[in-house]
Amino acid sequence: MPPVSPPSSLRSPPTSGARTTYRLRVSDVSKIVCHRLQNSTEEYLVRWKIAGGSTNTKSTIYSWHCISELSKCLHYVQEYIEKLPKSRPDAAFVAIPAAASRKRKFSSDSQITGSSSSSGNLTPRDWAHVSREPSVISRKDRGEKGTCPVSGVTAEQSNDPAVQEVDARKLPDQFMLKDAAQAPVSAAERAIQATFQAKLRSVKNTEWENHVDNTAPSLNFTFISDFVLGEGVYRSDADAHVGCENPCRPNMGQNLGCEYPRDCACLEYAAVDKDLLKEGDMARYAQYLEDWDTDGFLADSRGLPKRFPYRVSKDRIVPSTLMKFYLEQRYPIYECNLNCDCGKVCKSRVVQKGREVPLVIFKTSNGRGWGVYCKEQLVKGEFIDTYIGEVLTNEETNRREELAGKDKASYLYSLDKFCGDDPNNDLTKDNCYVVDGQHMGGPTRFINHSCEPNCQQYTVSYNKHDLRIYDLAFFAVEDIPPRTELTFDYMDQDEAELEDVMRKREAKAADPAYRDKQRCNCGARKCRWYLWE
Ligand SMILES: C[S@@+](CC[C@H](N)C(=O)[O-])C[C@H]1O[C@@H](n2cnc3c(N)ncnc32)[C@H](O)[C@@H]1O
Repeated sequence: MPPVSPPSSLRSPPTSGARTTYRLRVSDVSKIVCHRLQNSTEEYLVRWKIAGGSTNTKSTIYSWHCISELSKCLHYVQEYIEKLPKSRPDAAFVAIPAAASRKRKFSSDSQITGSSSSSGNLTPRDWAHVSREPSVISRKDRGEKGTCPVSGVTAEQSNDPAVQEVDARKLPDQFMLKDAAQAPVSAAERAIQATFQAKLRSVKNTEWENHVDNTAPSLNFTFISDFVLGEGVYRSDADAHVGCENPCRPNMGQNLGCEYPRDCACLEYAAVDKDLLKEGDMARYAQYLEDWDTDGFLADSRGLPKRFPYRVSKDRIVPSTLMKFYLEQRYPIYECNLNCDCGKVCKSRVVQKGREVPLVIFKTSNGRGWGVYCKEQLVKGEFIDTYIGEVLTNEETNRREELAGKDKASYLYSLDKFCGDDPNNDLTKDNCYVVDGQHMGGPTRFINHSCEPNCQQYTVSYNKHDLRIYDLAFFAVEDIPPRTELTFDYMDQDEAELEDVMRKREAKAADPAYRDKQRCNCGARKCRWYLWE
């Protein structure tokens, strides 16, 4: 094999000891297809991305890499490990220190271009020329002939005699799979855990722990602090929100701010407090009830007494809690906004101030993946956090759902609270926006379902004119002791009688339509057996 001199645009091969400075670029990696233990080092077989397509061809490039070289693409390693048989010899749990510190939606080719970079990133061509044992695929060490699966530029161009050409479509081969069955993945698991821990550092008041196995939550996930709007999704500017006008002023209502006055412009659709109606309100109230029949939550309640949403202690030592009416009726809550005159201390500003309670993302022990608990006691009606993620159009949501397949976990939450309420607006369950927390979100995207949940989601709006985007806020619906898993009902159903649930379960068991549906493992007495119906 004639030696090939690297083109001048490529860096010269590093001398020994320099390899850890090289890291593969995410954009160059297609997937990890195998792993092995080589000289006591875990190595992972990378399939390089093919320019212009993803089909694996005869001459796709592959190379072996140790974990430090893969530090930018650990999510590929994580995906690979997740698919390994759970009965592997090294799959036993080795205690990892706890980290410091309605459908499937919930309702409401071989020519790889690229040159060496100056940043320590390696391109496929670099690898072919660098051609160092053991990172370049080689079977020479095992004395097997013709099995070196580096292809494309490698076999002819590499000056490493260990490098030979094989048909890349047949990788990983049986020898590799045999080696992989025996090789540990612990170095990768440690690196994945450390990377997730580093990601979590940006999230206030949040930890994670795993006393079940050696996994970490997906690295293919970004923590965000507000909705990220997808293509075709629009939201009105905060500056344009209708604020309260007369008679609001800062520090009104016993120095606690807004009292949900009758005439406030921002409270046009707020819930009416029937108990406070006066004689002179009756004609107006009759009109409101008439409007309610057609407009639902968008019935105009201006001029009528309102139901204030939160109970706030004067000293604010006890947390604000949602009033019984809202807890039970699920009426939309209107919080004051940037343009309201009531000031920062207004007591109708709770959800907008964000989470205050400490959450822990933990691995469940009964196959429900990750869950969430709060380290502290939560009281009934206490705000926990909002559900955030990418806000998508229905078309994009459908596309993602089809791609995911029915067995995949769902992180979709429909913003459908106001569907059908506005006769001038054709907002329906088929065209409302959907929040997808799969790739971006906050800790609440790890909250699991229960048929007897201890939390519920409530609609919180700052802008009465925006029926499409509002906050999905979770509140405790009972007192929740510290370290108790937080759950909500993905189907958002009202509590049913046990006999009724049991009767329906029998019917579902006999119904072939339920055969493919995702089973619920919440363990509640009134479990409905399926996550989505
Ligand atoms: C929003 S995610 C919750 C977080 C998820 N456990 C994780 O590890 O990322 C929803 C997914 O969690 C799983 N899940 C949640 N609650 C469950 C339950 N009660 N029984 C079985 N699986 C559940 C299902 O895979 C579901 O699609």
